[in-house]
Amino acid sequence: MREVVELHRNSNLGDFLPVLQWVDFQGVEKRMVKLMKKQDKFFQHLLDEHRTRTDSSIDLDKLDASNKEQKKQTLIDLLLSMQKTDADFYTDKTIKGLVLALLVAGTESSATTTEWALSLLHNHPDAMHKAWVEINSHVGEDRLLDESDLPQLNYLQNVINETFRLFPPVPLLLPHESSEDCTVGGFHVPGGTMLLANLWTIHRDPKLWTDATKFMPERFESEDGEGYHLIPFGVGRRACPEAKLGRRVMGLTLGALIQSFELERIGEEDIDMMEGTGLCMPKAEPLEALCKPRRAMINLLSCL
Ligand code: HEM
Repeated sequence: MREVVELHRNSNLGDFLPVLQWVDFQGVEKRMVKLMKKQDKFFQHLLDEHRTRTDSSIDLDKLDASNKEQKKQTLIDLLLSMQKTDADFYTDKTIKGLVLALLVAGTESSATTTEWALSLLHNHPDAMHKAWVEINSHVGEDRLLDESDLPQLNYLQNVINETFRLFPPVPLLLPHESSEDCTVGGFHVPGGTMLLANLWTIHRDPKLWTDATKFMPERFESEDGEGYHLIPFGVGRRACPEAKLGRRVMGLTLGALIQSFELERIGEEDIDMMEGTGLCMPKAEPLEALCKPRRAMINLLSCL
């Protein structure tokens, strides 16, 4: 993932000046091909490992519920079992492609947003405290929060929404293309045009948001408020298919970190909130902070 992110950090000038593609001016294509081969080897190994582990003599469909639970099926297990009945469709190539898409789209987006959220909270200690008080009163200190707690943790959800608003991990969405002539916002768009939606600007538009650049999780408290304009996962047919998973991962990770650790800035200075370049909009400077287990959580954390 680090190499994938690294490769996306710089623009490929050949995308803008096609003449440069003849000579692969920056060597981007060569590096992509090399990385693709490395990834393919890794995913093939993963598939083969699952194949051996699953053991062809065990038909997953015939296992009863408790055995299935014990066997802990992964997505790859499931796709490999479908390969047995529809080998033409569920080829190794297709399965590797699916796993790659989920890894690339699903890990960096949530990890980056968690880092932005923590940075915002470090610069707003009152909000950090409010989120901890909420978790503490709903979950307590005898157990780690889990998925079933998330619907009760409204303030935590508001913090996550406000982070998505100010620092959407996919700020231009993915490139879309008009399949035929159409009109968007009063502009004529010929068929075949690449359309990039500037989500970052929409999320900071003063016409849509009060104090648009200010961190105010409270703005999401009222259901009929400004929240309507929040679209970190895109909209329509090609919107993120795993928005719910993304939100759950964010809630669990951020919530568990706030619940378990006292988090503080290293010095008096605010955390630098400059955006850098990369696959999902990263921080220009990675977050560095002090992190101390909360006294009441030490026993629980040491049992993990
Ligand atoms: C913080 C969490 C996440 C955010 C903010 C996010 C955001 C997005 C956005 C903005 C798009 C493009 C939508 C468009 O262009 O209209 C997208 C596409 C996609 N996302 Fe996510 N995503 C997140 C997590 C995930 C996770 C966890 C997965 C899967 C495990 C995932 C899988 C995908 C896939 C496969 C696409 C491409 C869909 C398509 O082209 O039809 N995302 N995501």
